[in-house]
Amino acid sequence: MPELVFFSGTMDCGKSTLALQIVHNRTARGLQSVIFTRNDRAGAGKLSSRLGLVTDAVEVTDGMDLYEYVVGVLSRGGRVDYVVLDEAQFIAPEQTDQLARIVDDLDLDVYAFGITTDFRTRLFPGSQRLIELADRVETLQVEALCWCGARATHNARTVGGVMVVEGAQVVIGDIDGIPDEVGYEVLCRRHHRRRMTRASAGAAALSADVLPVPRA
Ligand SMILES: Nc1ncnc2c1ncn2[C@@H]1O[C@H](COP(=O)(O)OP(=O)(O)O)[C@@H](O)[C@H]1O
Ligand SMILES: Cc1cn([C@H]2C[C@H](O)[C@@H](COP(=O)(O)O)O2)c(=O)[nH]c1=O
Repeated sequence: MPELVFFSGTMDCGKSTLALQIVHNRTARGLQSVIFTRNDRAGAGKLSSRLGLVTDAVEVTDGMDLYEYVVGVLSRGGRVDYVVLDEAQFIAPEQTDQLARIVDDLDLDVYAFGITTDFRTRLFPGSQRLIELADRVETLQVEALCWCGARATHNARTVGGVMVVEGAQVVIGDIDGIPDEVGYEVLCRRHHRRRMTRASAGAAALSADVLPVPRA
């Protein structure tokens, strides 16, 4: 049975790499795909991984009907064996419904890759709809780690190295970003709640009064 699968994880856990590996393995067996993406850091119409691999993709735009797009390819005589979507958090909920329709009405597997929550720990609308509709939600095996060594479960946004909890939901950026600009860091929940990034934890360790030690 064809499936809608949502591969999710924090930033930098290898989602795009896995997407490219799935495409590579299936291409080697003669299978053809439609690859969608939206707002990849490498630019419009690209699916890129931090390991340096990149492939061309169809950029999803506002209002685009993903089901109609695939039907269009097929009706022009094109072949589509499965569908891949990266940066799935950025598509609209109704576009997620269109992915489910691709599975159910066109009998194609759809593999979607994305982060579930934003820098405020709130679900992206597209990811929420994927969790609601997917046949399977898979958490990636390669865990990104917080600076403390615990499994990273949340994405923090930094501006000038300082963690922020207000701002637009969508700001394209990378981990280990340029100082003074918007960047991201993956953290465990404990340190996300305490707003402790690697930089601020280092500063706290240097402070004389980190713990409220009672005076004798
Ligand atoms: N220099 C490197 N050597 C080995 N692995 C790397 C290197 N740089 C990045 N990676 C791997 O790539 C992962 C990020 O891959 P990517 O597909 O870009 O992540 P995502 O799409 O989840 O943000 C890292 O978690 C790490 O496992
Ligand atoms: C947490 C968070 C992330 N983003 C952006 C930043 C990146 O451009 C992508 C995630 O890409 P990755 O391949 O998973 O590393 O999402 C955002 O816009 N808003 C956020 O809150």
